[in-house]
Amino acid sequence: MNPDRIEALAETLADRDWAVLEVPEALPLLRRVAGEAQALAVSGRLRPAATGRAGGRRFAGLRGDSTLWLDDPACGPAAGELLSALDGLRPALNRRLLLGLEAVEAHFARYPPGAGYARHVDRFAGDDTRVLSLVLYLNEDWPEEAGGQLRLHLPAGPVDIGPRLGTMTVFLAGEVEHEVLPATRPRLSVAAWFRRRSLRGA
Ligand SMILES: O=C(O)CCC(=O)C(=O)O
Ligand SMILES: [Fe+2]
Repeated sequence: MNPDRIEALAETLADRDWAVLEVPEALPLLRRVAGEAQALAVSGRLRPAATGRAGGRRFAGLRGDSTLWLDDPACGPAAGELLSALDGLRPALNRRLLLGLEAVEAHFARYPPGAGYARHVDRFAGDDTRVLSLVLYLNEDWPEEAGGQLRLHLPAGPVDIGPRLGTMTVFLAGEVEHEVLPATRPRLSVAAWFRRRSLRGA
């Protein structure tokens, strides 16, 4: 992402809890990442996602995606490059927004047709370390009627974001309720979370 873009992102987040931007400069990397994601999906490396961490509990029906962390050894070089690029955003975000972000984690997600993710926030009970959520979409040529929008539930009303390659959405993990609407075709993305050290003193 170029420096102007990072600056624009920080400026938007200084004003409000969410931002949507186009990142055309990242398209070559994102296309390689999309290729790797597709290969991982075909070879069955993505696993049905669980929500929450406590006790490994699963909430069947809340979400229908399958995921794989980008630092998994099965991932390719583009995944590693993307993870480094995301980590490279931390200093600028910390400088501009004083967020104290110490790490980033990211996973591939694939929603099969008909699957979504019910309304939620990205900070789980017992885990206060997720500060910023960032989603990058990996779907080339995504028509609006295919569905699959990310719906942000904002005080002023809902905002829908199509999961198109080159679109990036960032929001405050603990504040912004959101959901993934079902799509008529497979929907690929990378979801990332910038974390700070737990304030619970664990
Ligand atoms: O893919 C998206 O648009 C959002 C995914 C999401 O909300 C999550 O993984 O927590
Ligand atoms: Fe989420």
